[in-house]
Amino acid sequence: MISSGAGPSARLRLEPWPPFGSGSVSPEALAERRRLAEAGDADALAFTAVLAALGAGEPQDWSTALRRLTRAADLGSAFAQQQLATLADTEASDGTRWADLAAAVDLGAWLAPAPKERLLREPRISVARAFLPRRACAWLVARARGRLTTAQVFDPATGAARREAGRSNSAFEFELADLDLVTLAVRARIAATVGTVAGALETVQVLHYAPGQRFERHYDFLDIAVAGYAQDVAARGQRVATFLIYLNDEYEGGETDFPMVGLSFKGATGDALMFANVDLDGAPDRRTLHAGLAPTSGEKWLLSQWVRDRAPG
Ligand SMILES: O=C(O)CCC(=O)C(=O)O
Ligand SMILES: [Fe+2]
Repeated sequence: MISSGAGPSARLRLEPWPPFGSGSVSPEALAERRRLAEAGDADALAFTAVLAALGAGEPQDWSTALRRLTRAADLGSAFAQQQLATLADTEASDGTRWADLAAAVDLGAWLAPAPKERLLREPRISVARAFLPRRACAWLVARARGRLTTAQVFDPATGAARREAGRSNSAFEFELADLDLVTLAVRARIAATVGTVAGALETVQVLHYAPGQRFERHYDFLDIAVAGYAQDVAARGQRVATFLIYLNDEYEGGETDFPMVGLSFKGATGDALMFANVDLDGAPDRRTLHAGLAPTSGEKWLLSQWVRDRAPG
C-alpha cells in the first residue's frame, strides 16, 4: 500500500490555493490577455471565456463565458470552435454558424446534477451512467495526450515531490493556462452531482495507464496522523470525495478495485464513479482502500477529480 494523498496532490502544496489561481499565468500576463481580448484577439478572447466561467477577477458567469467563446469562434479561433461543437455535442462543418452552435449548448443540462445510483451504502459508492457524452470524453483525452508526466507523490516528511513506485501510470494536471470551457463545464457538472461548489474541487487530472501500469492500493483521504497532511487538512479541508470519469473503454482489465468491500468497477465510456472517502461523521473511512488495476491490453484514460469538504476562503 502506498501513502494517502498519493498523486499530483503534491502540487497543491507547491501552488497557491484555490486551484488555477496562478501557477501557469502571472497577473501581468492575465492583464495582457484581457487587453488583447478587448482588441479582438480570438485566442485571448477564448481565454477570457475561461476567466468568466471560473469567476477569476470578475463575477462568475457562464453566459458571458459562452458569449466570449462564440465571439472567439467567429473571429476564427479553431480552439473556440472545437469547444463550442463539443459543448453542443455536434459536429461542426464549413457552413456552421457559431452563434447557432452556442444556442444549441444546453447549459442547464451541463450544470445540473446527473442521476446516480448507489452501488454500496458503506462506504458510499455511486455510479452515474452516461455522465458525459463521448465527444466530451474524447476532448479531455485530446487535451491530455502528449502532455502526460509520470505521476508523483508529495512526501510529507521532506516536503518534496518524488516518484512513487506504487504508481506507474502517468497524468496530466490542468493549470489555468490549460483550461477550456468544456473542462470547466465538466467540473461544474461534477460539483453539482456531488452536491458542492466548483471551488471545493482540486485541480483536475486526466490519468493514463498503458498495459501493466497501475495505481496501487491507496486512500484518497488525507491522513492527519501525518503532520504534513494535518496542516493541509486544517488549511484546506479534508478530501471527502473522489469522482472518476471513464473516458474510454477500449482496454482489458484496468478496473477500479475496492478490495475491502469486494467491489471492482469498470465504466463504459462516459460513466462516472464517485465515492465518499469519509464516513457519515466525516472521519476517514479505511474501507475505501482502492487501486487502479493495470490494463492487460489497450490503454485506459480516466478523469480523476478529488473533492474537498469546502471551498477555500
Ligand atoms: O484508476 C483508477 O481506477 C483509480 C484512480 C484513483 O484511485 C485516483 O485517481 O485517486
Ligand atoms: Fe484514488
